[in-house]
Formats: sequence, structure tokens, C-alpha cells
Amino acid sequence: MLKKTSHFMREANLIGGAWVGADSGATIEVVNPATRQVIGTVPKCGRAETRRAIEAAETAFHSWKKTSANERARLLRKLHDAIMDNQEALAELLVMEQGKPLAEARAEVGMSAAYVLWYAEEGRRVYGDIVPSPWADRRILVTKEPVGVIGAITPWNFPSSMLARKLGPALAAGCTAVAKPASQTPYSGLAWGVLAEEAGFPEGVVNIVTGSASEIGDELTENPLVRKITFTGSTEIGKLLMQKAAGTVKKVSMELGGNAPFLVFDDADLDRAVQGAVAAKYRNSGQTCVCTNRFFVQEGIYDRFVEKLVEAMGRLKVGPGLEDGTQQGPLIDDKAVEKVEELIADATAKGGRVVAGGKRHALGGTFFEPTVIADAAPDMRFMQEEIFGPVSPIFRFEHEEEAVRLANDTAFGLACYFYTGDLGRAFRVMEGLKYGLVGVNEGIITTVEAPFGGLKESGLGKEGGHQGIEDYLDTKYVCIGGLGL
Ligand SMILES: NC(=O)C1=CN([C@@H]2O[C@H](COP(=O)(O)OP(=O)(O)OC[C@H]3O[C@@H](n4cnc5c(N)ncnc54)[C@H](OP(=O)(O)O)[C@@H]3O)[C@@H](O)[C@H]2O)C=CC1
Ligand SMILES: O=C(O)[C@H](O)CS(=O)(=O)O
Repeated sequence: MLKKTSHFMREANLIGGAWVGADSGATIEVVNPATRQVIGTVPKCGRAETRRAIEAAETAFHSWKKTSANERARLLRKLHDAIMDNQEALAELLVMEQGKPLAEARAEVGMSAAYVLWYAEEGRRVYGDIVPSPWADRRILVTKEPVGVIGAITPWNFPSSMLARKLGPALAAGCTAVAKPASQTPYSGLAWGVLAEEAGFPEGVVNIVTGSASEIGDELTENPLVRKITFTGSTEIGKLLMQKAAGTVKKVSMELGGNAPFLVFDDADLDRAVQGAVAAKYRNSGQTCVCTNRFFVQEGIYDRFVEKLVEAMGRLKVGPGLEDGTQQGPLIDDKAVEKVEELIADATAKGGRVVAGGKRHALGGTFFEPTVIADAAPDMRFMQEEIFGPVSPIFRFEHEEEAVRLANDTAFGLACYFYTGDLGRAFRVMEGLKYGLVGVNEGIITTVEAPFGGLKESGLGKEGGHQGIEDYLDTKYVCIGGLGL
């Protein structure tokens, strides 16, 4: 382990500027998914510790909201620089707890820094309005103000960048935060506490708690001091949090599950489509909410696409994330492997043909072979269920309208992709697909400059772009009379 990595590997929570353990002394073990070895522990905190963190954030909010946008931007730029100065150590820590290849971890840490820098500047452009008054003797102002204390809950698959695209806009807007990282990958989140301290953020502005998800979640959603909940994770938990947050009418931002279609038309650049397919499917071993879940390939090129995809993903190197050249790490845990195996068994029982992979990797543990299943059919479970693993079901279609109908036949609406060389078709399909994110002849599209977020049961709100700061602001209308005008 890099010496600096251990500096960031905190086995304590940050509450009101102090690094503390759980009141009970209880801890949670953190396991390296590649080696299945315990790498450390974190506190198993609950409602009482979370309440103290919320109260610390509320106290800090009253001064933090009065800092100028420029001052907040200065601190966020220092935070950005601290992340980039420690990118290798933070990436190594991320690989140890999550398992992804080091190259992907470096990219994720870089994306975290990019979100922080983007919102350092967006915070300086939170404009209000001066509206022409309908009354000669009054003036009308519209101002934007930070909502207050926010609660952030993040998933294990991107433990750094998912926090960055919540805390970045929140802090830039003048909010303070209590964040709960996933129990399987807490260290990247706790490292945020170290970085924020070292960048000079005042005590209580950033609080990081680990432990009982339900207890911490209940305190965050029920405590009236918390004015917004921002969550990335499963749709099931997102719905639960929305219900609980309704009790005190909190703002909510939800980045939830996906079921991305990837359409390839006869007129596509086939090699480009295959390259995009590998990128859109196998990043993080298929464990991203924007990974392709269903491939729909037009009849005329179906066999050639399958053949080329099998050949391309056959070159992916499976191994531990810290090993040179690794492109596919382990899945996060045994439950994830069992889910993938269930979906493959369901598909083969319904006529699907495994043409590559299909079983646990020879490396053992939670490593899984990159898999391609031909002759996928709409009655198979992965037509509606998110795979969250390195499996590519390939459906075939004949007509454009059929492809769009099949692609939209899901409760989700996060990301979708399609490849065509026909401009008219590109506009027809782009406008026909009911998704928040659309990749046209591209398989990787996430960037800080663009609003990321789903439709339907994939979520509410946007993260990234200029839109991403809006959810951390309240709009206030002011009517001023008695001016003697
Ligand atoms: N739209 C997006 O950007 C993303 C969506 N996802 C979706 O999430 C799923 C897999 O990710 P996964 O992390 O397992 O999702 P989960 O929803 O199980 O967990 C996400 C976070 O929620 C916490 N959590 C779990 N139960 C509760 C609760 N009752 N109250 C409060 N917090 C709770 C977890 O804590 P703990 O770890 O302690 O259980 C974790 O921090 C997939 O469906 C995937 O598509 C995942 C990542 C990104
Ligand atoms: O959680 C995820 O899956 C991320 O949102 C994917 S991305 O933002 O890195 O594309």
C-alpha cells in the first residue's frame, strides 16, 4: 500500500470536526473483493451519532452560508488540487475497497476532482432576477439561497465520484452536509473528510458517518434540520427514502437503477459500434447504472456484430485491480455473482445461447468471465432486470420502430445508446427513446459539463452541468415597497 494511501484510510467518522468511533464501539469490517481479505474496519454508527452530525452541520451552516461564493470557490479549488495531488493514493484506496481496475479508479478520482472544480465555478454563477415591477412604487427581486443541511447517501460502485457530484454543488451553493458512504466501500468517502479538513473547510461543513444504513437513513430523512436528501443507489431504496423524506417535505434527488438499451442499426459503423459496446458494457465489470443491459441488433448485421463483440471482449484481461493491465476486476460480492448466474440460467432455459464466458472465472472468488448471450428473447429476466455484471444479452430486431418500442419497454429511463450512420434516423430514434441520457455513436458519455440523471423509475433531478446546483438552492421572491418612488 502506498504510504499516502494509509493516510487517507480513516477508521473513524468525521462529526463536527472530530474523528470519532461509534458510541457503542461497534465496527463494520471492510473486505477487499479481489482478495476477500479484511482490509480494516469503520465505526458502526446509528441515529445518535447521525443526529450529532446533523446538529454540527446546522451550526456550521449559519456561518458557511454567509461566506462569499468566491470564498467557497477558493476552498473548492483547494479541495480539487488536494484530490489531484493525491490521485494515485486515492485510486489505490478505491481499488482496495471496490475492486475496479486501477486505470478506472484513477479516472474516477479524476472525475471527482472535475466535479469539484466545475461547481467551484458554478457556485459563482448562481444568478437571481430583477423583474420589471407591475407597481410603480415597488421593486421585485428574485434571489437564490442554499437550502441548508443536506443528507447524502452513496453506493459502492463509484464511492468517490458519486460523493463528489453531491458535495461539489452542495458546498458551492452554501449548504453543509452529512454523508453516508456504502458500508462495502467507506474509505473513499471518509477520505473526503480528510481532504476537506486539509483544504480548510470549517468544522461541521462536511460530516461523514458510516454504519447502520437504516438507522442513519432514518435520522437523515426524519430530522427536520435536514432540508434535502440526495441518493444514488437502487430504485428500491430510493423509493423508501422518498417516502420517509416526505414526512418533513424535504427536497430529494434520486440517481437510481437503470436498464440501458444499446441499439445497432444495419447502417452503423460496425467496428465503432463494437468498440462502444465493450466500453458501455464492461466498465467496472458491468457494475454501473449506465452500463448496457440489453443489446438490440438489426437482423442484417446480427451475426457479424455477435462475432466481433465476442472477439473484442475476449481480449479483456480479468484480474485484481492493482495488477498491471487488468481491465475487469471482481464483482463486489457473492450476492452479485449469484444474481448474474441466476440471470444466465434463466436465459439459457429460455433458448439463449452462451457464445462467450458464462461462468465464474478460474481466478475464483467473485471474478466472473465476460459473457455474451445470443438469441436473447423478451421473456428473459434481463429484459426487465438490471444485470449489474459483465453479461451482454443480444436481442435481434428487423424494423426501427420495433427497436425503439423494445428499448422503451422498461420501468427505467436512465441511459441508452444507439449506432447509425443515418442522420434522419438519429433524430427519429433520439426523440423516440424515453431516457435521460442518450449516446449517439458513443458508449461512454458521462461528463461534468452535462446533466446526468434518469427518467421514470431511474430517478429525479440532475447531477452535473449547470442544472446540478439548482437542487441545492431555494428561490425567494422579494417585493419592496415604501421606497418613496
Ligand atoms: N443511478 C445511479 O447512478 C446508480 C444506481 N445504482 C443502483 O443501485 C443498485 C446497486 O447498488 P447498491 O449500492 O447495492 O444499492 P443500495 O441501494 O442497496 O445501496 C446504496 C446506498 O444506500 C444505502 N442503503 C441501503 N439501505 C438503506 C436504507 N434502508 N436507508 C438508507 N440507506 C440505505 C446503502 O448503505 P449500505 O451500503 O450500508 O447498505 C448504500 O450506501 C443497482 O440497482 C444500481 O443500478 C448504483 C449506483 C449508481
Ligand atoms: O453510479 C454509476 O453507475 C455512475 O453514475 C456511472 S458514471 O456516472 O460514472 O457514468
